[in-house]
Amino acid sequence: MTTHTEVPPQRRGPSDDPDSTPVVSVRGLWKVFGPKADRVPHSEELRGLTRRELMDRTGCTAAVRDVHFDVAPGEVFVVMGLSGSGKSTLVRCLTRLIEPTAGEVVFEGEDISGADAARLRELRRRKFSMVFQHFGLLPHRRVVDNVAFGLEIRGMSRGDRLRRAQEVVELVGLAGYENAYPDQLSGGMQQRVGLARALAGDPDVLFFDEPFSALDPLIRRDMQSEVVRLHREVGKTMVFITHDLSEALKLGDRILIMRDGRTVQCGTGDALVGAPADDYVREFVKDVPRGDVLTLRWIMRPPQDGDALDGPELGPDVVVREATRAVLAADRPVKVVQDGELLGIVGDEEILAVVAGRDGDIR
Ligand SMILES: Nc1ncnc2c1ncn2[C@@H]1O[C@H](COP(=O)(O)OP(=O)(O)OP(=O)(O)O)[C@@H](O)[C@H]1O
Repeated sequence: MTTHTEVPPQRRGPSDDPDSTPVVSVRGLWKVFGPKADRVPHSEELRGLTRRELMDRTGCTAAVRDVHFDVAPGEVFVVMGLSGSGKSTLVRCLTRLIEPTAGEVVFEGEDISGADAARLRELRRRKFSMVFQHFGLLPHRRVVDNVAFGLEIRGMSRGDRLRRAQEVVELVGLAGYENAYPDQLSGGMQQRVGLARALAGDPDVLFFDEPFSALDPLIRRDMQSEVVRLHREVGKTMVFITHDLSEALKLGDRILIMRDGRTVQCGTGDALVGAPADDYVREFVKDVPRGDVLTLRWIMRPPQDGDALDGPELGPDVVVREATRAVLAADRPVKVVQDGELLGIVGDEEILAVVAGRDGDIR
């Protein structure tokens, strides 16, 4: 008899359609600050220097070095790195708030590297939204007018923009505060206004640059949950910058780890934890509770002769912590099944190895 164990609800993930056009596509992106910055990306010799060597030789800092990635529609893509690794510069290059030194940024199929000022203004008004650490609210305007501000700039009528602002104020949990002024709100609530303002114009992609860094830890956790909830509800594509690994793991469908301007690894949270690309990433993820992040996909094994194959079924994306009870309670191995196909099995051994921290790098 096959027992179906209920699979916990999954986050709304990126589009599964491999043919869908990425919302943002970055190719060979460089940003070099300093004299004659242009020559750095085009010189084999200079490209290979360390940050220190480059500074000594040329007086330049390469903040972003040859970065490539695609962000799929509906994906939450996190860029993570320590201070100075180049995250802010990278995200500012995506909207050309900072001019890249070399490489391509393609937005919904359009290479925006060559977009003129009018086109950029249009994109920033209608397609992109940014949420920064400093909320940048207008102190003499009420919450609802702050939220409606971008719509006003677009020329939307007063009635329409207040209606839309009211909708998003409610969406971010600020109903009742429409008429408050920013200084009457806590930091967390002000950041909710920032979120509402970013969502009001129904952008195609939201860019977050360390939006919660200045908030107290508890409020910060609340706001992270809020982003997860909003993403579930509105399914927007998001690019999120953070230096906090737990925030990255909580929010990101995929995470790009930066160090000294370069990509060290780009993958799902469970891939970073299960198969760190190098010692740097390994060190980063070593304190992550593995059972909270690793999925059954990472710990399953192929069935062998003699394994009973009539145990309960779970999906490959269920995290170990959520599967533990079902696996330990079953008297047969749990089958990891996707679309009717048996991918592998998981028994007490595999679960206990993770719980006891004996699993090491998995691949
Ligand atoms: N305008 C600038 N001129 C010269 N160097 C710069 C400039 N902006 C950034 N840098 C340098 O580029 C590197 C990357 O900076 P960036 O602010 O992008 O890093 P970050 O990862 O966002 O760090 P933080 O979290 O501290 O903001 C740093 O070495 C920084 O000193």
